[in-house]
Amino acid sequence: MTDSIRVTGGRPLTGEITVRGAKNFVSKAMVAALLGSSASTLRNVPDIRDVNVVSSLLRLHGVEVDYDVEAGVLAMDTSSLVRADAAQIAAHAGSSRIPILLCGPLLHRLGEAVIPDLGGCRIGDRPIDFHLEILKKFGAEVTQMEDGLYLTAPHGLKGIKHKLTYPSVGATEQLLLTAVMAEGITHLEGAAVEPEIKDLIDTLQKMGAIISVDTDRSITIEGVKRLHGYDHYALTDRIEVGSWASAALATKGDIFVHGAQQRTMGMFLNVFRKVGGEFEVVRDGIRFYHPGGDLHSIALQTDVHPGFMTDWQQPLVVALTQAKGLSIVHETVYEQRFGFTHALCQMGAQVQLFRECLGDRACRFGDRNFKHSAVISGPTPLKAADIEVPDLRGGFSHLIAALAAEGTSTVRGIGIIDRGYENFRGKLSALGAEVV
Ligand SMILES: CC(=O)N[C@H]1[C@@H](OP(=O)(O)OP(=O)(O)OC[C@H]2O[C@@H](n3ccc(=O)[nH]c3=O)[C@H](O)[C@@H]2O)O[C@H](CO)[C@@H](O)[C@@H]1O
Ligand SMILES: C=C(OP(=O)(O)O)C(=O)O
Repeated sequence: MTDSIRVTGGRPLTGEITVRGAKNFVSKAMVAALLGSSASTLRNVPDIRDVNVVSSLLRLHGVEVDYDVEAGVLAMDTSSLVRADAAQIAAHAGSSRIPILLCGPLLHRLGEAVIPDLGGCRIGDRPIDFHLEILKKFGAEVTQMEDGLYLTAPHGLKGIKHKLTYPSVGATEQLLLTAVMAEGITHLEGAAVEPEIKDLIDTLQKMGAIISVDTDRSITIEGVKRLHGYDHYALTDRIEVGSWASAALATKGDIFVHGAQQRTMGMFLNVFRKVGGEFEVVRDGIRFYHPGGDLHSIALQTDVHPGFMTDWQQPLVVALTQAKGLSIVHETVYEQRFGFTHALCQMGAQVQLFRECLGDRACRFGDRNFKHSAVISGPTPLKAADIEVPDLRGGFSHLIAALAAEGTSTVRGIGIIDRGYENFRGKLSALGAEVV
């Protein structure tokens, strides 16, 4: 399949699509399956590259993985795990961020873990210091290899008390996946509480784990000796839903998203409404549409859950180029998530980036010289351009901009988008987009 797409824009996206399970949950649930001594079944699994990458890593450890793409059912049999070949693991370097989460489960089941260098979107430095600190506290010994990490736990893994200085999603998951089978009790303060983490906790509980979540970002886990497999239906990908909603707004369209779940999208829906978009929630999904008239500028700050998620930011910014007045977006989760706006400016948008925190509160990046605030002046007509996808959400944003622009754009490097958007080409066609 070619790595570029030609998009003739200027027509509204209208119609119905279905969004399946969340990239940021499904991949973690697949890692959790490793902890079970019997088979697991995960449902509502989307056909995205991150699922393929994790399937391949599981297979290298002897897991039998069977994916029925159409039904969205992934069966994982973990009854005969084996130590993986380090060279084969290293071949997965740079493919995803998920491998770091294999540490705890592999240490519990095999006594060692070989982890390739991580991938994921380059939207900031993305260190793994929190992960390593947690693993070492549990008793892991970590060796930095030329092309990844090697971990052992010569004295076993024992429960810890830990406080996160920032509610990192991955570090919270790292702690959960390690603590459930560690000896004794683990207590975490400052945990991330994203809906995908809640679904991971539900999955682990089905497997036999004992986990209590308090209202103050604290989580207590009582380690157990053995976990079994699970059968779980994944929550919908709220990032993909928000991306299509932003596409509806930017193209003056009307999109019904089957599978969209209001309970995971509260802050997005508030912002969507303030910008001037309308939505209707029904049992099977949410209809997002542009009601006509002007869109309104807003001031917005990305944040950890229950705030406005950073992964919603990039697609929404494209819609904000069509809003009347000055919008301010302060990105507080990643220090370098506005690179994608260069292409928007090339297409006629007016976006200025600032090093200062332009929100109503300062964030970790305020004194660190990163352009992490944006002022978007609109509405500006967009014109077609030849653009290169920078990262997953930035790439989808480029597609939205091309769909909203007059003329035919070439969007290159779209393979990145397959990492998190199932069959986006088919969905675009179903919504009446002119893409080849
Ligand atoms: C696969 C997956 O689920 N990816 C999601 C996950 O990424 P991920 O789990 O990588 O994101 P984190 O929540 O860990 O990162 C948030 C912030 O914490 C910092 N940090 C994180 C770990 C660490 O050891 N040290 C450290 O400083 C990061 O640089 C970043 O500034 O949550 C992000 C925030 O909702 C989402 O944008 C990603 O889509
Ligand atoms: C940043 C993202 O993902 P990852 O953590 O997999 O790079 C994302 O999904 O927007």
